[in-house]
This record gives sequence, C-alpha cells and structure tokens, in this order.
Amino acid sequence: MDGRVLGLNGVTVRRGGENLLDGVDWSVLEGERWVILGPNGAGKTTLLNVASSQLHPTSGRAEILGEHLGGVDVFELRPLIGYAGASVSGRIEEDTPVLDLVLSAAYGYLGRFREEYGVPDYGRGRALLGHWGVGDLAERYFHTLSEGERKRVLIARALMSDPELLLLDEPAAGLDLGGREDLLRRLGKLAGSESAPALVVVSHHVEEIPPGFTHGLLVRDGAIVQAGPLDEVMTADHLSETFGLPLKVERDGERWTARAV
Ligand SMILES: Nc1ncnc2c1ncn2[C@@H]1O[C@H](COP(=O)(O)OP(=O)(O)OP(=O)(O)O)[C@@H](O)[C@H]1O
Repeated sequence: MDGRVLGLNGVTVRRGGENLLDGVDWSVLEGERWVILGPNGAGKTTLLNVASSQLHPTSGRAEILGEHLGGVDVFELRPLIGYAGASVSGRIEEDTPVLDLVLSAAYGYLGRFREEYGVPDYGRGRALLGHWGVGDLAERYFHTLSEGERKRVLIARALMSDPELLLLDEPAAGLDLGGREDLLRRLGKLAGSESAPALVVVSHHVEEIPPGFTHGLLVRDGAIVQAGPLDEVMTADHLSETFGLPLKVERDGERWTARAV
C-alpha cells in the first residue's frame, strides 16, 4: 500500500447527464487528517461515497487501502473503512439499541442480526461509547437520542472495527455551540493520536475544522479547487473561489474563521 490509504485518479461520477465528480485526482496517506470543504451540492458526499466503496466511479480509478475498487469484494473492504454520516443514520431502524448499533459495525450491519459477540466486543463497544462521552446511553434506542448524542454514537460505531480510514460526513452539522466545541475537541484528540486511522471530515464551515488537522481539499462543482497542506489551502482567495463570494479568512492557533467582506 506504500503509505497510501486512498488514491483517486481521474474519478468521474456521472448521473442524469451531469458530472457529480469531474476527473478528481486525490491521495490520502497514512497519518494524514483531511477536511473537505465546499458549498452545498459541490460533490463532497459523492466523493465520500466513492472513498467508502459505496459508489463506483463512472470512469477513472479508485484505490482504497491498496485495493482497486471494482476488483475487490467490497464486503471485505468495508469493515476496514469507518464511515459516519446522514446516509447511515437515515437507515437505522427504530428501536435499535445503541450498543447493538456499535457492535454490529464489524459486520457492516446497522443493528443486531444473528451474529454473536464475545466479551471483548462488548468491552470495546462500551469503551468507545464512553470515550466519546455517551457511555451512559448504551442501552437507549438510537432514535431517542439528541442530534449531538447521535453524532457521537455514530463516530464510536465507525471506530468499532478499528478501521484504517475514518470518513465523517458533516459530524458537526446540527450541533449547538457547546456540542460543536465538545465534538471538535474530541476529534482534535483523535487527530493527535498516533494510533488513529487516516481521517477525512466533510464540512461546510471552516470553523468546524478540528485542531490537529493537516490537509484541506476544496471542492466546487464536482472538481477540486485546491488540495494540500491546510496552511497553503486555507487562503482567502482559494476559499472565495470555492464558495463563490469574497471572504476574509483568519487563523487563531489551530482554528479558522471566515466571513464575507
Ligand atoms: N443520484 C443522483 N442523481 C442525480 N444527481 C445527483 C444524485 N446524487 C447527487 N446528485 C447531485 O450531485 C450534486 C452533488 O451532490 P453531493 O451530495 O455530493 O454534494 P455535497 O457537496 O455533499 O452537498 P451538501 O453540502 O448539500 O450535502 C448535487 O447537485 C446533487 O443534487
């Protein structure tokens, strides 16, 4: 795999006569922490769907964890990829207990089926929920949780199979200020951990870039505007081009802000 966790070459996704992604080239290496930023409809979720092996490109080549998408059994690949986003929460049935949801991640299910779990599995599931501050919710039904609690449970679930690549689609969306800051602190801690997988987080807001993130990918109209180390990517010019309005961008330590000028 030579340190490359994800490699996209000329990836195009075409639907209904439109290119949702248009010739995307992008690589993620072990240890990198990427944020993908772009306006509504830019193609961020489509990109994450390819990276998580849920969507095959119409043309181009996608390599995930050293395997060529199209030449590998995706059901063997998927447990190695942690994924959390609205497309997961939208498929969870009512009355799915939180702990079952987390445990079943190793099998790619969204709740218990017929699989058996051992004591270590229960231990790991509870430890992850505890680590993300939702340990006391293990016995609750997922649909009874608040938005902030759901986000943290889904991240714990995404980490259950000890993935090599973790993809989070808008983890801070819908959170209040305290909830957002708490989540960013936890994601920052994960980013700083040497044992953490390669991380990719999608967001609409530069304020939601967790501390410790290293790289940025700016997307607009299905194409990459800029990709590279955060310091180089996060300029007013690049972000203004990406979001289609003149922006002032400021950095305070490891956090960023942007506003229209
Ligand atoms: N199956 C599909 N058929 C046709 N168009 C689609 C399909 N799926 C997505 N699109 C379109 O592709 C574009 C990119 O969608 P995508 O969800 O990837 O964007 P996004 O950057 O994640 O947007 P948002 O920030 O609003 O979530 C949008 O214009 C969307 O309407």
